[in-house]
Amino acid sequence: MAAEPVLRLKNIVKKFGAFVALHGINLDILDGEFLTIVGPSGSGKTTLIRLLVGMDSPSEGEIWLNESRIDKVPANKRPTCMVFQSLALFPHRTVGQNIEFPLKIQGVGAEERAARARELLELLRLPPHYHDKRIAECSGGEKQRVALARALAFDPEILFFDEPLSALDYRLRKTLEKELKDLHARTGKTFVYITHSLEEAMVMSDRIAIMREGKLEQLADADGIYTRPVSRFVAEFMGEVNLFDVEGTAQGGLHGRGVEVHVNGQMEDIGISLAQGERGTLMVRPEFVRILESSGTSDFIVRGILRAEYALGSRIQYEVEAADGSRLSVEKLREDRYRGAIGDEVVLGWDLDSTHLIRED
Ligand SMILES: Nc1ncnc2c1ncn2[C@@H]1O[C@H](COP(=O)(O)OP(=O)(O)OP(=O)(O)O)[C@@H](O)[C@H]1O
Repeated sequence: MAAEPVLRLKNIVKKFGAFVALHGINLDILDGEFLTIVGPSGSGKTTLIRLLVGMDSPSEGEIWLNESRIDKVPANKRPTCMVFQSLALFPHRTVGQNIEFPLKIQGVGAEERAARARELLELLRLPPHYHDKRIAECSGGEKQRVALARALAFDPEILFFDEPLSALDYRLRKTLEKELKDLHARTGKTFVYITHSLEEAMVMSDRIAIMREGKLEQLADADGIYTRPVSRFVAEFMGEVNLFDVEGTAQGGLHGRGVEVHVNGQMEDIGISLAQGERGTLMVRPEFVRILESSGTSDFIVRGILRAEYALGSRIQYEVEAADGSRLSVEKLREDRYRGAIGDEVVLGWDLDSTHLIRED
């Protein structure tokens, strides 16, 4: 059965004086999902999440939590909880005291608080003796886990995260991304997470909402956003990509400068066709592009010169200059690396089913 919406945003507008930071956001957040809101700096992520947790109120529109309208309800009266980048833990108190704090203010007795703290330590995979360790003696990753345990102690209906991992080093961030995803699965709670990082979003989320200039540009699962972006903006935001301006031909095919199209007919079946004269953008991700023998064939072909090679660890990225001067990016696994040299004339090819057509107004 499809999950029900738990939080509904209806036409949310936020203005700061004459400046419109959010332009009518409509969004249903589903019960139990891990939803990540991503977007470049200034796109409105923080503004949006502040409205969701009650730190600010919208200029127009409504926010509904289940059957109650909450956009005028202050943060401390909402059954939701925010986990910030800046943790806000009490550094001179113990881990246990920090986790139990929300329970204490709710008037929960000492014994029950201690039992709950033990459960939460276990849930966050922290050893039981950490209960008596002072926050100041914990590592960055441990503090992050304590902050999560404390947020869960509130037993909130929804947990909001504002870039909680951005201050941590790369390896710890990678570990905590997986832990958060796992924690989400084990608690079954609704997680709403904001980040700049596309990678973080891809690893953890059930759905990703992409923000651009105060609007919601696309909402889909990671695969949908990556392989079927609705705009050049989303395509480029979600990593390396090759884009070509194309136009529909009279024969029902496509024409674009520098790209040879060797398919017709079937393009319509998978939505890659334009009316005569209609313009679009053809997209292919670098990992789907092959470097062909000069006689090789493919649905789409671009000829160019290999200009650069970059080692990315398990993969190698190649930069190819096409005849019209544009640059293409190709990625290969290390074991499939191209054996030629910089300066080689190369033929690039890819198939119809790795191609996506972006139609923008
Ligand atoms: N209190 C405020 N007064 C005036 N303008 C504001 C205020 N808060 C945010 N803005 C503006 O609203 C826009 C969105 O800001 P917001 O902080 O939501 O972006 P963001 O996507 O969270 O960016 P970042 O990733 O850098 O945190 C920006 O142009 C910002 O300058």
